[in-house]
Amino acid sequence: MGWFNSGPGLEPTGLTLVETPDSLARQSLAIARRHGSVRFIVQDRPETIADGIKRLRSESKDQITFTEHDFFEAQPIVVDVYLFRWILHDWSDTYAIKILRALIPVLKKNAKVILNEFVLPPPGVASAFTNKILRTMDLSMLELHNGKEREVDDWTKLLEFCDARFQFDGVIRLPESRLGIVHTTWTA
Ligand SMILES: C[S@@+](CC[C@H](N)C(=O)[O-])C[C@H]1O[C@@H](n2cnc3c(N)ncnc32)[C@H](O)[C@@H]1O
Repeated sequence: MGWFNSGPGLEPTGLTLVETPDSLARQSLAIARRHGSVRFIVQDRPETIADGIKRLRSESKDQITFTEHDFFEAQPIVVDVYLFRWILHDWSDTYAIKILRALIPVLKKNAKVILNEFVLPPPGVASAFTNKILRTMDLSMLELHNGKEREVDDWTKLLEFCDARFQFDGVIRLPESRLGIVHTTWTA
């Protein structure tokens, strides 16, 4: 796991860390352990999926499956909730919008789209320490990917521009987590 995605406040919040060396499916594993009835399909690029399949322990195989999918292509799977953790900050608005729009053909009314990402506080609100971490990440995303971290307003505008049928339900941040949870409902 790299310095980007490890450290205090970046664990699956409130849950015991699962000892997968890679962060792929860590969130799914953590939620799966709490909620036995939830089923997960983890999508990623072929090499990451191959690695995930290799690492997944047998006791989790009923709840979690892996499948290759390019998120710029039309989403083929209909589910109740789509969770993007730390995906859109790698991408500029143009590409983030393409990723979200690729879901639209399969979204059922009231489907949830959850974005687990940094949510930049307005300048001067967070502590100097937190601000430094968040702004450094923002600059790093710009340098590395032409991506960016977003403020609440950026998230609402992105969703609005993407498609008016995405209803912005708000952002929460659990006290132990550095990441925010942007809640969205597909209203059509
Ligand atoms: C910043 S990592 C986030 C990984 C994980 N969700 C987490 O929270 O740690 C971005 C992920 O996007 C995947 N990815 C990049 N381009 C992709 C594409 N076109 N289709 C599907 N996944 C892609 C990468 O392989 C990587 O696993």
